[in-house]
Amino acid sequence: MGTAILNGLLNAPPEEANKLPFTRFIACVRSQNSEERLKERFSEHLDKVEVTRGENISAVQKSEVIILGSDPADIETLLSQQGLREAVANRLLISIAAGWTRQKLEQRLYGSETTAINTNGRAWVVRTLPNIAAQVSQSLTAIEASEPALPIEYLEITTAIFRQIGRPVHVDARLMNVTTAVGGSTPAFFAVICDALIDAAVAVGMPRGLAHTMIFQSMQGTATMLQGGVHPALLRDQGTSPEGCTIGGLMVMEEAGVRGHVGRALREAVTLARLMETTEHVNDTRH
Ligand SMILES: NC(=O)C1=CN([C@@H]2O[C@H](COP(=O)(O)OP(=O)(O)OC[C@H]3O[C@@H](n4cnc5c(N)ncnc54)[C@H](OP(=O)(O)O)[C@@H]3O)[C@@H](O)[C@H]2O)C=CC1
Repeated sequence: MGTAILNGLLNAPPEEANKLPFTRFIACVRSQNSEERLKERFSEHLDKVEVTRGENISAVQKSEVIILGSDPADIETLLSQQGLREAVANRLLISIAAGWTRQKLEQRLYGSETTAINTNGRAWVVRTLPNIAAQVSQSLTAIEASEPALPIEYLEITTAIFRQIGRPVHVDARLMNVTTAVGGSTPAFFAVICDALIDAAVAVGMPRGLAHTMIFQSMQGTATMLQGGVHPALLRDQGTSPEGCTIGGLMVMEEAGVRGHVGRALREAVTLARLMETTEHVNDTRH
């Protein structure tokens, strides 16, 4: 995810430049392997990009904006590093870590949440949730709106960063768990639906490569129409003719309760995202 964000920032169009006042980037990693991989990946930008290992504190000291992008399981150790709390003071700390609320991040750093009167000497922490499509600059990224609100210039910088890898949206803190599933889980859901359609196409004689081309283009075209404002029900109605094959297929979907089951899958993902705040092993069978 860090690589996708850095790549987006390095390739930002000139009209975004004034909203992204960065001249240098430091990519912090833990392993030699990642250090070598990133140096190779960004070899054309080494005048702007420094890749460091074991130097988190000095990297933060040299930075004005920090993106916290390690695995959620590593965040606790990372934030506990000696000197980090002091280094991030009065800086913008953007977290992309799933499952880490702003409150939890601040509790880990300072032992308490920020209130409107005690921001001085602390970092401005903002929680964000990109999704996997960041890899192709098509992320849906939720930027949490919580209290106390970020200073406007920090909100603009955060929004501009995520605009480089897709579409940022501002989401109330109470909807972040819902967003984890609605924005974060849905690419996997769409992938399963595509996979099923491809297998079915192969079963009735379509070569697999051609089935890929057709299903992916069909999905992309559908998304473009829906994003253009066509209501899903209207698109469906326009694609069906009396006694036709599409309405026949849709009848099978209704018989199988596809809508109800897809909806339930999304609601289950939201339930689990909510449970994760307090419970381990959320996918164990519940009674
Ligand atoms: N992948 C996704 O689709 C999404 C990811 N996210 C969130 O983004 C974050 C990153 O995910 P992802 O990019 O997939 O994970 P990766 O494991 O690919 O990247 C994590 C990076 O953090 C580095 N790192 C870990 N600990 C340290 C440390 N102590 N000091 C310096 N660097 C460290 C790792 O370095 P090294 O490689 O050397 O170990 C690695 O480069 C997670 O919190 C995840 O929840 C959110 C939404 C979607």
